[in-house]
Amino acid sequence: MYAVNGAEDGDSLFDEPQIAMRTAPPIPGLFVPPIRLPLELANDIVQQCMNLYFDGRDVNQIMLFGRTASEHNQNMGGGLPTFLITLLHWLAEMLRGHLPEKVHEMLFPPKDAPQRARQAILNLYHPGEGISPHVDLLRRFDDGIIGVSFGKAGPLDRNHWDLYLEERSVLVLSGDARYDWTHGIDGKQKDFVSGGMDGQGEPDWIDRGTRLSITFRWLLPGADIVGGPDP
Ligand SMILES: O=C(O)CCC(=O)C(=O)O
Ligand SMILES: [Fe+2]
Repeated sequence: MYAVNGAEDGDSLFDEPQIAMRTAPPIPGLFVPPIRLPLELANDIVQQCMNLYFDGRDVNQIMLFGRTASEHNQNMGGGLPTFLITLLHWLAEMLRGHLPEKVHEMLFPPKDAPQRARQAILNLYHPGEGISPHVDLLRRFDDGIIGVSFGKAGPLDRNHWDLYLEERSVLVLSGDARYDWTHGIDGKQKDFVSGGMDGQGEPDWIDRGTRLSITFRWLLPGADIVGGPDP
């Protein structure tokens, strides 16, 4: 996945492939905590998404909506399918301690917070597919975005940072990372990724597989009408 902050996004002088990092670049408000969805939970979510929305259909994006109050209520994300509510609860729990309290609270509001509309987008990418650099719609979505990667990942690259999105990893965009940087995924068949899980050692080429991502966003008031004009 990648992010560009105003600067020219030119090719390298020497035509060397950009190396995607395995750790988050120093962009304020971008968090890529060292947590991974448990394999069983991830497999279950992927299977349900494929069965319910993608298999046998020529579709690569699904939007779902839920009403969300607090992680402390049973109905967090009410209206979303159960497996996404389970995922939200897991995220609320696991992200605590990896995010500043304020950011965690923005994503998972306290008990007495007013209800809000939460959108989940499921994106399916086949090898070679990506998403052009963009800022998530300013008039539709509020601050605080969570992305979960299922399957081998494309790099997120920004000013130009390249971040390799590991399988079952979680990413949070807030503040500068949400508003001042674009992000995207190059449509490639394989990624050149810094070596080893710790990023030490020689970089390696890693083939893309099919990747599902699930992103959660807050809809701004009045933005729950899909198909309206974009900003
Ligand atoms: O698939 C992803 O991880 C990112 C998708 C994205 O940037 C978007 O839907 O706005
Ligand atoms: Fe996006």
